[in-house]
Order: sequence, then C-alpha cells, then structure tokens
Amino acid sequence: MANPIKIIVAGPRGRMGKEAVMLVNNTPEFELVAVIDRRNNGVMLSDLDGFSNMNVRIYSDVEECFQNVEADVLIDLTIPETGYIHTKTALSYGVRPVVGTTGFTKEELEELKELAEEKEIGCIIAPNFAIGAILMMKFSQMAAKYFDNVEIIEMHHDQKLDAPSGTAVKTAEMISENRSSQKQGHHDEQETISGARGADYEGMRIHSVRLPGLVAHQQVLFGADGQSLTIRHDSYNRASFMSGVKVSVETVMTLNTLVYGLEHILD
Ligand SMILES: NC(=O)C1=CN([C@@H]2O[C@H](COP(=O)(O)OP(=O)(O)OC[C@H]3O[C@@H](n4cnc5c(N)ncnc54)[C@H](OP(=O)(O)O)[C@@H]3O)[C@@H](O)[C@H]2O)C=CC1
Ligand SMILES: O=C(O)C1=N[C@H](C(=O)O)C[C@H](O)C1
Repeated sequence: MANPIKIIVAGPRGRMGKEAVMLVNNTPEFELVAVIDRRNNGVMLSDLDGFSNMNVRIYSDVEECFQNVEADVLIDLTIPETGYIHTKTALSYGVRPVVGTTGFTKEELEELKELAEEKEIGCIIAPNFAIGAILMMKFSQMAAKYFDNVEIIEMHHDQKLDAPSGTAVKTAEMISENRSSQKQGHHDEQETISGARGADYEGMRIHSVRLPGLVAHQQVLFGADGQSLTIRHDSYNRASFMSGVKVSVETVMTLNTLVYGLEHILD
C-alpha cells in the first residue's frame, strides 16, 4: 500500500469535525496526525470523551501545528473567520486544504485561489459534500434554462450560524450561470413585515428556515404558467457528507489549484 495521506482535522469537537475524525481514523489510506482546536492545547485527543485510541496532539495555535507536524491535507470544519485563517496558513505551509466550512466571502475565495495557484497546490472548498446535494444543485442549474422564476428554501438545525447556507448561495450562483438577473414577483410588491420575501440574489429569493430536529435540507422551486417544479435534497445525518470528504481528500492530492464546489471533481 502507498503511504497513507497524513491529515490534520480542524474543529474536531464539532458536529462535522467529529464525523471527519472518525472517517480519517477508519480509513486505512488516511492517517490522522494532529487536530486543531481552540481548546485543550497540548492535550492528547484520546483524553477527550469519544476519541479513545486517537493518540494525536491537539494544537490551538495553527502556526505551531504546521511547524511541528508533517501533513499532506487539512480538513477544516469550523467557522468562516477561523477557517479562512486555517486555509491560508495551510497553503503557506504547502498543506492541501479540504474545506467544508461555509460563509467565506467572494474576496476571500478569490484570495485563497490566488494563493493556491501561487503555491501550485490543491485546495477544495465545498459548501456541501453530499452527493445528493450536488445533484440537486446541478439539476437546478439545468432547470433554470427553462424556468427563470425560482425561489430557494433552505432548512437547517437551529445551531447553524450562517444564513443563507453555503449550499443555497452556491445553488444561486450555479443557477445564475443559466439565468439572467431579473426581479421576480409583482413589480409593486411590498413587504409589510421586513424580510418576508427572503434574501435577494439577482432577483432569486432565498428563504432560511431554522428549527430543532432538522439537519440539512433544501428545496428549489421553479414556477411558470400553470406548472411548477420542485427539486429537493435532505441530509438526515452528518455521515451523508463523509463520502464527499473522502473523495475530496483523495482528489486534492492531485490538484494544483483551488476548486470551489464538488460538482467540479465528480464525473
Ligand atoms: N460542506 C459540507 O458538506 C458541510 C459544511 N458544514 C459547515 O461546517 C462548519 C461546521 O459545522 P458544524 O460541525 O455543524 O458546527 P459546530 O458548531 O458543531 O462545530 C464548529 C467547530 O468549530 C469550532 N470553532 C467555533 N468557533 C471557533 C473559533 N473562533 N476558533 C476556533 N474554532 C472555533 C468549534 O469549537 P467550540 O466548541 O470551541 O466552539 C467547533 O469545534 C459550518 O461552517 C457548517 O456550515 C456543515 C455540514 C456539512
Ligand atoms: O451547517 C450545516 O449543518 C450545513 N452547512 C452547509 C451549508 O451551509 O450549506 C452544508 C449543509 O447544508 C449542512
């Protein structure tokens, strides 16, 4: 067997980070070499509940982690401000980032792309790792050729920090490749309660629902005279994202640029 891919996971105590640590630990071609966590600096991960047998050090200082640990890939599942710093630092140390964290600005994505190209190493930033969600986005992009009236409803658990979701933003971006910017609804419509019509992305409306009990769900609604089309995807658990994380780790090793969105690396 070839040498395993050496991986650092940032955000290991989080809902996604925990799942990613398990994925790395259970994949023979992967090796967990460290984790980055703002708490528990210097402690072994195995000392935390739920991580028995994972004998890697926790680093709170990102620079210190990359200086001390030889790694091929960083998996980041944190928050946008931190994820951006982690990604930038990883690239500067020649470590390939696989980033699931959502909420980066266009400028940040552009800056990270330039850095990856300057360093000539791969980086994958994927707002959604679930294959079904990628298909939902691609089908929506296809449908937009025929339907130019579209509204996106994304529904998530109530612990989610960013709104709209990264998936909803990516969906709108993909649809906008097949739809010109245009206002929807009545030209004189008025919100009697602010926000009633949702966020506005080139005239498309994005509605964010947050409820306990939900995981990650999205429907894209298209309407035309006398008909409608609904494209929906549901993630019922975080395991649904892990096959995408695995493919991303394998693929990032072969890239020399930044790829934004899993649709670009799936056949
Ligand atoms: N691409 C995809 O397929 C998916 C992406 N996501 C995205 O992944 C990210 C994580 O989601 P999820 O696991 O649900 O979130 P959680 O809140 O469960 O986990 C976030 C982790 O980041 C850490 N963190 C928070 N703030 C900071 C900070 N200032 N500095 C360092 N670490 C920090 C948290 O540590 P602490 O406990 O100390 O706060 C925690 O370990 C989100 O951006 C989410 O949108 C989620 C699901 C799928
Ligand atoms: O925070 C989440 O849970 C999720 N975040 C991602 C997003 O913002 O699109 C992916 C998925 O929807 C779950």
